[in-house]
Amino acid sequence: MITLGEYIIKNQAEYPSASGELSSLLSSIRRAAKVVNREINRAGLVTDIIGGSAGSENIQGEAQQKLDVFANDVFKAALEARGEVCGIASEEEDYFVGFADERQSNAKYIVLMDPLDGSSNIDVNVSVGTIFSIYRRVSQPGEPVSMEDFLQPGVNQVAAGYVVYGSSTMLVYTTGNGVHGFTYDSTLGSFCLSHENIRIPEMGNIYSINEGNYIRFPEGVKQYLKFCQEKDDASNRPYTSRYIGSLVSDFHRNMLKGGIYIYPSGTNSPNGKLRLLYECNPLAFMAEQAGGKATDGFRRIMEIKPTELHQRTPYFIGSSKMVDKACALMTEFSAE
Ligand SMILES: O=P(O)(O)OC[C@H]1O[C@](O)(COP(=O)(O)O)[C@@H](O)[C@@H]1O
Ligand SMILES: [Mg+2]
Ligand SMILES: [Mg+2]
Repeated sequence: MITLGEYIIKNQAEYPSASGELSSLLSSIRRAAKVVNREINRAGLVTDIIGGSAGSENIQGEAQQKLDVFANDVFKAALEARGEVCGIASEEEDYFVGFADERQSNAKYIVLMDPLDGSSNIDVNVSVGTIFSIYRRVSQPGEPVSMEDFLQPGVNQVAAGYVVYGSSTMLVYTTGNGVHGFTYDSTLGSFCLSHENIRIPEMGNIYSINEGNYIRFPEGVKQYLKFCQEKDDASNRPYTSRYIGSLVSDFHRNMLKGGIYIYPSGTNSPNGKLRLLYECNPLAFMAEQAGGKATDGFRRIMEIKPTELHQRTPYFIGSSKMVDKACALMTEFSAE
């Protein structure tokens, strides 16, 4: 059994020019994930850090859960502690945070994160996650971190990943060399390699979408749902509907089994709900590394040039042939 720490070091050896900073950064995330995992396993109890609302709102006007704030603090502290990261941006921080200490200000990486994904599921014992995205800074070491460092297109990512806190806890990541999953073994206190080189099946029979918003969906999405629900034995339809309401968990299942997750625009939300920089780009990088696709219905997500830290985008991600079909219908019915 190889642990995540060992795997990171083994892979670093394959890059003689590697400085070890990215490996050390991934180790910081691994450690923070263990701390957050411990508290999530106690979700349902009410303490200072878990159980219910934190009584505050983030810049997007969403009520923050105590665990949103706790996870944000734990990951931020872990990333600031070591010296590879010069700044972070987070769903729970209004603005980006530049680390001022001299060691950090010379560091070469920035991290964007969704510390706790699926917040509405925390207190009802349904799986939730953490999502992270890593870039090299564009400002010079020693210079103050700027918005430019964070508003990079997804194609510039050097690594991305998520932690899913479910029936088991897994950390899944890519550094552009395939997607690898590690399951947390609490008896060892380590993440152990369980899913090396994950590949998304080109075709699946699962679709994930909140059909409660149906009347506000674009016509292309309505047509795709009709396609998913029509009977056709030859193409294994009707598909099955599965929606957990935690993006990480819905994506993880679809990545392993094949499927498509859609959070479209709506008549009341022209850009949908999900955030480009710390939800959509990191999972898009992983989907593509695993042979899948991610678009906004028309464009490749990772080619979108960001303009705002918390900007939203419609989202279609998963099995390549399913995303192609959905996007074909979006184009066909977009003129309607
Ligand atoms: O309740 P809705 O509108 O279906 O939205 C669910 C989606 O919103 C999210 O909860 C947004 O993420 P956060 O919980 O990090 O804000 C996704 O995880 C999930 O897929
Ligand atoms: Mg989220
Ligand atoms: Mg969140």
